Formats: sequence, structure tokens, C-alpha cells
Amino acid sequence: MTPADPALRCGGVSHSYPVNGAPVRALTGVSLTVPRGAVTVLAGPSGSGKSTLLRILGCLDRPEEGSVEVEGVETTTLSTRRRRALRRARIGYVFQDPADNLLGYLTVAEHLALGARLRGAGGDPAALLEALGLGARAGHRPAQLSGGEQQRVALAFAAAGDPPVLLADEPSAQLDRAATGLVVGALRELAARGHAVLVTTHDPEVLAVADEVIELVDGVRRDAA
Ligand SMILES: Nc1ncnc2c1ncn2[C@@H]1O[C@H](COP(=O)(O)OP(=O)(O)OP(=O)(O)O)[C@@H](O)[C@H]1O
Repeated sequence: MTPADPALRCGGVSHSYPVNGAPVRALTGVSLTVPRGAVTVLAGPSGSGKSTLLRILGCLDRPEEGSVEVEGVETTTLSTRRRRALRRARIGYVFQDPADNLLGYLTVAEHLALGARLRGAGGDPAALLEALGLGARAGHRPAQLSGGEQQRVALAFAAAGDPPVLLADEPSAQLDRAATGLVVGALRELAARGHAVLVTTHDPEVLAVADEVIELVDGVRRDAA
């Protein structure tokens, strides 16, 4: 693998969920690459399969069909244990629901220290907190923060330790304009430092800073691939 190779690549990914004994098709034959040093946006209407695809690319779920490579490593054939180890070391993930991202008993600073430890220390967590407008919150626990502040801490936690791949599911969903501006700035800054950044969004402010937009409709890639 060379530095020019994409950080993430998937090919022919299809997936369905069983609902009342019958499969509900969420993705059909999706192929894409996510380059380093850029912000790539996964767009599309509600229910189009964005979260499903992000979870599969983030090695949280295994697709029914297709390949998923992280930094040149095919992940769909790895054991659950090895996939989890690869995810922890190489991928930062921000879940859509703030409650899924943070541990109630850790302060903001402790989250960042944990993120750095999981990946081998790197980056500058204090600078990232400042950039996200959270410089004064390092000693606070999630319950002492608003939903929007928790979502920004989740982004800092996911980026702590500089994982090469950063995935975020609707990172501005809970945020007002000012906070969205901070998150958008942080996503661009992470891309400028060489991270591969992939976010799902409906938000025009996030779409505006995308280097590339990949559009899903009914689980199928709609843009010119
Ligand atoms: N756990 C699940 N069980 C059953 N069906 C599911 C599950 N998760 C998603 N689906 C279905 O899969 C399809 C894709 O859902 P997904 O959440 O990936 O879309 P999305 O584009 O992220 O939507 P949104 O923008 O509303 O978050 C939808 O038809 C949805 O109902």
C-alpha cells in the first residue's frame, strides 16, 4: 500500500436486515473509495442506507455481500476480535446519538487520554478541544454538558490519538449554526492533517465543505461513481 492508496475502499456491498422474518434491503452493490486528506460526504434521503454503510465501513457490522478494505486490509474475512482491534487502532467513529459516544464516568480530558491510549498517543488533544470551543470543559463529565457539547466531545474523542480514518454519522444533527461552524472547521482541519474523513449528513453547511459527495438513494449509489 502507498500513501496515495485510499484509506477505505468497498466493492459491491449489499446488506439487508431481517424484519418479521423477511429481509429489508438497505444497500445494493455499493462501491466507493475514501481518500486521505479530504472530507468525503455521504448524502441521501432518510432511509437511503447512509448509517448502514458507515457502520459497515467502520467495521462495526459485516456486510452480507461485498468487500471492505481499511488501509489495504480486507476486513470482511477477519475474525471479530481482529476486526475490533483494527477498528480501535485505525478508525475513529462518531455515532449519531450522543449517548452512544461517551462514558458517563469519564471527564472530557479522560476521554481524550483514553482515545490516545487506544491508538498510541499522537496529535494535540488540547488544541482540538480549543478548536471545538471546549477548552474550558476538560474537567467536565458528559452529564454536565449540553447535547451539542457532548457531540463535539465525541468528535474530539474519535480523533484523539490521530486515527487515520475518521467516520461521523450526522455530526451536526444536534448543533446550532455556531457549533456546526466549529465542527465543520475541525473536520477540515483533520483532513488537512491527512486524515480520511467521511461523514453522513443532510446539512447544507457540512455539504458545502465536502471535497466529494457520494449520494445514496434507496441503498444504491446515485452519483457518477
Ligand atoms: N436495525 C435495523 N433493523 C431493521 N431495519 C433497519 C435497521 N437499521 C436500518 N434499517 C433499514 O435500513 C434502511 C436504511 O437505513 P439507514 O439507517 O442506513 O438509512 P439512513 O440513510 O442512515 O437514514 P437516516 O438519514 O434517517 O439516518 C431503512 O429502510 C431502514 O428502515
